[in-house]
Amino acid sequence: MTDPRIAEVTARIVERSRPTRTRYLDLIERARAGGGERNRLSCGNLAHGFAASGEDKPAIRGGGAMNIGIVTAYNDMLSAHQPYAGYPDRMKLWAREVGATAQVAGGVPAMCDGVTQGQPGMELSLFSRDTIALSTAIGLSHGMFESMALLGICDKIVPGLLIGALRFGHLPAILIPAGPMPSGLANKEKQRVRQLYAEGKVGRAELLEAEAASYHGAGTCTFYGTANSNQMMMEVMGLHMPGAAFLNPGTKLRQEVTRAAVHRLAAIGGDGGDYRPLGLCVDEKAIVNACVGLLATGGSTNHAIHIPAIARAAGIVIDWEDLDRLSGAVPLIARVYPNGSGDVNHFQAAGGMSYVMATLLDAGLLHDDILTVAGSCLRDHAADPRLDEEALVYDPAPPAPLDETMLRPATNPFLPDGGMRLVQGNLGRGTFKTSAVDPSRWTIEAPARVFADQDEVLAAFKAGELARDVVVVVRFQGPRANGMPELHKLTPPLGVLQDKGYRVALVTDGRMSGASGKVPAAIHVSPEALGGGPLAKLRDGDIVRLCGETGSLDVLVPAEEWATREDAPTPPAPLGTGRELFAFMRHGADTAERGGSAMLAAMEGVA
Ligand SMILES: O=C(O)[C@H](O)[C@@H](O)[C@H](O)[C@H](O)COP(=O)(O)O
Ligand code: SF4
Repeated sequence: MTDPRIAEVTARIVERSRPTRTRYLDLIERARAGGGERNRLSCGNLAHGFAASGEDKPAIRGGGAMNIGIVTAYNDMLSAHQPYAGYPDRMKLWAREVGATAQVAGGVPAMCDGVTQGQPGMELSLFSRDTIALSTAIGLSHGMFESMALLGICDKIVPGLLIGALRFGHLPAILIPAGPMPSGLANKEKQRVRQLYAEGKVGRAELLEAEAASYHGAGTCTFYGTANSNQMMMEVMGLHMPGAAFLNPGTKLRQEVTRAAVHRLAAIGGDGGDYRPLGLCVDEKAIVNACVGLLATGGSTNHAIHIPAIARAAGIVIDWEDLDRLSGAVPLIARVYPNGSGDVNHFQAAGGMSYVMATLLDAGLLHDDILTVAGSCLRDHAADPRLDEEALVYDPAPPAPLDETMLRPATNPFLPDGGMRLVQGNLGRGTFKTSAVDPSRWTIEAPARVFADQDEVLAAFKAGELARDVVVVVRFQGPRANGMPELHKLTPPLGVLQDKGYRVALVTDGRMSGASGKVPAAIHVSPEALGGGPLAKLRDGDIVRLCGETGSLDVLVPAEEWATREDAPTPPAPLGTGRELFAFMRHGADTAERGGSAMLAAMEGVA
């Protein structure tokens, strides 16, 4: 039985989305008609498509076999995506095992936010999501496929792949992850060394040693950031083979789960006996499940931006009010770094996603009746894969968490409500990830110190100018200003100030990393400063009040004075590191609450 509060939000979304969802379902029905796109290709089109397909050529040419389109985000920059290097060749073998074929439809770019964190490249990060969606569409536009294998894990890549693939929602799809790297230096120890470095107490050599011990091999970084939040979301949306999220790369079990995904794609493909188009899998209930999973596990704040964008690609409209109402109904049941000490490997060992899904389903907090890629309902996905000799078998979810410091039942949570709050007031609307902040720090009222750039904050910190109770405001960081970068480099210095006993908070129209935590922050503040959002009127010394309890974000300046305030001058447009190429995306971007996307904004009214 679905919790009435969950059902109420779902009904609200269904009602609001009716016109756009209807148009979307018509689109995928039309694309499905006529037996799919490959039938519409000319002989010349087809010949180009199978010319280099080697031993698969007869099957592809004959048209009798399901052809799986692989969209891969492989590159060596992301430790999480490096394992994909050999996937396509193995997937072709596994497709043949079930009388199907597979071809790489196309590659998509993938940015490692860890490599670009604090660098100019981070200003391309949010827009790389839409670039990935566009690249996914380019690969799939060849029309040679009856299903889609989407290879991507990290921050903007899963959202981008899904947005692009949803525009081909008449095709079934399975997200195929590669898994987290084994645990290295504990994330809290990594953070401790960073703070020592920020205070000048250790040098670069010690810092690099700690970083290299933390990020030490192939696989996803082990903190619960946006990448691992993606994995959680794909599980609660039923878009993975069950339990695929957190199996380490390079293991026989990982291989067999991937092999099963390829076999499954042949079964649920356009010509299979069990047709499950992506556009029907991603419905309002699946989107609500993604929100619930995010809140229950204390996932990345970036999904307050990506889930609305993914939803829009399927004709579904959600807003931060929906997320806030769900947050009031969904307990926090997982504490994974930065919301706790353990990492995703420890989380997996404590019961992982099978336990999370089982306890949330038991509490009526997840919709069980969704179309998933592998089961008859979501509960069929609350299971753990295991090898029985060579065979892949599934065990039921554990009846209780195996480590209650990391994982709790929904009936005895860490916090009664979810880890993410909507904060709003005369400074706009923003996101506050309370799950990563000690409750004693959920309310702060202090003088503002206003910056237009995170490096200025670091310089002021080094000069000792922030050693007091302070609300650090970093503005002109919104999508239209500079692409809405993550300002995660501010976590160590603000953490140092907080550890010294000062009351500290960050307010920004920018983003933070999913790995950010500890310091109270109101992020994604909309409307952004560029173009006249209230942040543009703030001055040093203004008293700013942020409260996670009441969900408020205000400046305490008399209304009559506030009315006389001029906007601060707009910083120069970004230039260099290719940022000028993305000016069109900045100019057309809509609000963070709607996904921060010029691409989706331009679809408005058309799709
Ligand atoms: O949203 C996220 O999860 C982050 O973007 C993450 O992908 C990014 O790589 C962090 O910056 C890594 O953390 P460190 O920068 O602390 O290594
Ligand atoms: S989790 Fe972040 S830092 Fe790690 S590989 Fe993915 S994008 Fe890069």
